[in-house]
Amino acid sequence: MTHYIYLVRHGEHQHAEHGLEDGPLSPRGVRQAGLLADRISGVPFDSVWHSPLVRAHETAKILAERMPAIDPQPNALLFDCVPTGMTEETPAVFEPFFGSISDDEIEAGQAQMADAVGEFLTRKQGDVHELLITHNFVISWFVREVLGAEEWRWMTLNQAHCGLTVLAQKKGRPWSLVSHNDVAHLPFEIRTGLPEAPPV
Ligand SMILES: O=C(O)[C@H](O)COP(=O)(O)O
Repeated sequence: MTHYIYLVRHGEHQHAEHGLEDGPLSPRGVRQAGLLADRISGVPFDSVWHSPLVRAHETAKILAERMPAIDPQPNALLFDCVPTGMTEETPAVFEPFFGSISDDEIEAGQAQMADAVGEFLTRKQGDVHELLITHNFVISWFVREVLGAEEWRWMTLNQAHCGLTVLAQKKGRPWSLVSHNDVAHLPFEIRTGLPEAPPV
């Protein structure tokens, strides 16, 4: 009996490169979502949740068009957020990132991530397959949480658009990281969203 959580970052959205915060998917984002659907269409999902933001909602709709058995629902715990602020342990190299982020945003992000972990990283009975369509930092936080890494470690993790990260918990065992940012379903030219292209 295993509880699986599939974490997916939304597809690339239009004008992402111009710094626009939200919006519909780009043609490349639509393609990423379609290929992701092909990749995961054999999984018997019990529930599918998505961030209410447009880019995540559109990704969910594309998945649902190709996977009629799923019925994605919005969940505010999956909104984009900043999970922590600068702490004494955070390496100084990350300090500039926090320059434009208010204390209120950080407080809200901390509360949201605490609630999200409480909601989703809780053992459910039987074999469970849950799909969460969300944002880069949210996925980073879940992975950090499962690995028990220091709080600031979420900042060292990134996921590509429509990359697939899988967590699992077998009954009586701790959560484990099955795979991280798997992009095997995406041709090289549509692997977007990472700060820099991986060396291989
Ligand atoms: O990584 C980021 O800049 C933020 O978490 C936004 O992530 P998103 O592009 O996945 O929405």
